[in-house]
Amino acid sequence: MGAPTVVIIGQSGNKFILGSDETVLIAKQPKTLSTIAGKHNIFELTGSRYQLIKGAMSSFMKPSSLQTNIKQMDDLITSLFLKSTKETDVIPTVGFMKRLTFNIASAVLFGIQDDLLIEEFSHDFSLAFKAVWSIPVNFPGTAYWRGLRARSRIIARLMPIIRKKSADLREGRLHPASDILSSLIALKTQNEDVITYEMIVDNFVTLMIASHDTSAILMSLILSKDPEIHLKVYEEQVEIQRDQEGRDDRNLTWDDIQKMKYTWRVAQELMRIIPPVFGSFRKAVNDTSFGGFDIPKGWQVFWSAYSTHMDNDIFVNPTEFDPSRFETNLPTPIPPYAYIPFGGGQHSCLGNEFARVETLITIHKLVTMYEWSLIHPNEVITRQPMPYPSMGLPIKVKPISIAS
Ligand code: HEM
Repeated sequence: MGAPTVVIIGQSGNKFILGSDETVLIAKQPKTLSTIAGKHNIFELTGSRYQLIKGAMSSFMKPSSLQTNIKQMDDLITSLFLKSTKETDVIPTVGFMKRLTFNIASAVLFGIQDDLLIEEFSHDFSLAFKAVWSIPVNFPGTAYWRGLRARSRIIARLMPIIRKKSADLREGRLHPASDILSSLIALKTQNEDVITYEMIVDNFVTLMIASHDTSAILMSLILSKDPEIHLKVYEEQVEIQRDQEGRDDRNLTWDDIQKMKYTWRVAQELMRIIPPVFGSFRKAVNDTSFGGFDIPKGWQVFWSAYSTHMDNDIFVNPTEFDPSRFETNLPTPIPPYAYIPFGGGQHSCLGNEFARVETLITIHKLVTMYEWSLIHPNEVITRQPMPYPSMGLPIKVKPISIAS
C-alpha cells in the first residue's frame, strides 16, 4: 500500500477516522485509484476545490433533483429489461445490472444518450475498474496497463463532449443544471483559477467508477437472497403496482418509492452483512493518536465496515439476516458510525439516495414484469475485492405481462 498502515475497527475507531477534519486525516486512495480515476478525484481533493466539486455533484443527487429523474430511470430500466429478454429467458444478473447502472449514470448524471458511445465507454470503464483493484505494474498485458490505456481512450472520447457542452453553455443553448458535466464546466468558467479541465475529466471518471459497480452489486445481492425474503419483497411491490392502477401515468413516482420500505430494509441488511465497499484509506497529515497508540504523520489509516457491522454489542446475533433491524422508531436506534456501508463524515457517499432510488426501481420492475428464479440457488459470494456472486447470478425469467 506504499506506506505503513494502521487498521482501526469499531464504532469509536470509525468516528475517529471518518469524523476527523483535514488537519488530522485526509482522504488518501491507493495509487491505482489515483492514476486510473486521476489525481483530482473527489475522494482525495481537499479545501475549496473539494467543496466546489462536491457542491456541483451533490446538487444532482439530492432528493429534490432525483424526483425529476424517476421517469427517465423507470423508462430506461423497463426498456433494458424488455430488450434483454426479447431473445432469451436467462438474464446474467451481475452483467445486466452493471450495464443498467452504467446506462443510468451516463444518461441521468451526464446527459450521454448515444448508444454506441455508451457501449464504448462501458467497455473501457470495465477495464479501468479492473485496474483500480490491480497491482500497479505498467507493463504490456497487465490489468493496470490495460486500465491506463482505457483511461486515455475515455478522455479522448470525453473531450469533444466537453468542448460541445462548453460552446452550448456559452451560447445559451444549454443550462448548467442540465447535467453534472455542464455544471462542472460552468463552475470552471466562474472559478478559472481553481477548477481545471483535468479536474472535470478526473471527476467524470471517478463518478462513473463510484456509481455503477457498487449499485449493481447491491441489486444482484438482493436477488441472491432466499425465497421467503423474495416473497415479502414481491408482496410489497405488487401492492405498489396496484396503487398505480387507474393513474394516467403508470410510471413510478417518488411517493411509490418511499413506500418500498421492506425492500430497502432488505438492501440495508445485505449491506450490513456484505458491504459492497469493504473500507477505505485516510492519511495522517500530522502526528496523531487513537486509543493510546501513536499514528505518525504520513502513515495511512484504514477503516473497514464489516467488522463493526458484525459487532454483537451493536447488532444482536450479527450473522443472522434480519431486515427489521432497520425499522424506524426502534427502542435502541443504531448509533452513529456503527452502520457505515456508505462511509461517514465529510467524505460519505454522495450517491446513497441515487443508489436507493435506482435499486428500488430496478427491483420493482423485475418482480412485477417477470416470474423469475435463480439458476444456481445458493451461489457463493466471492470478494474480488468487491462481493460478486461467483457465477454472475444467472436468473430464468418469464414475462408476467407487458411492462407495468
Ligand atoms: C450501493 C451503492 C454504493 C455504495 C455501497 C457506496 C459506498 C461508498 C462509500 C463507502 C464511500 C466513502 C469512501 C471513503 O470514505 O473513502 C463512497 C463515496 C462516494 N460515493 Fe458512493 N456508494 C454507492 C453508490 C454511489 C453512487 C450511485 C454514486 C453516484 C451517483 C456514488 C458516488 C460517490 C462519491 C462521489 C463519493 C465520494 C464522496 C466524497 O469523497 O466526498 N456512490 N461511496
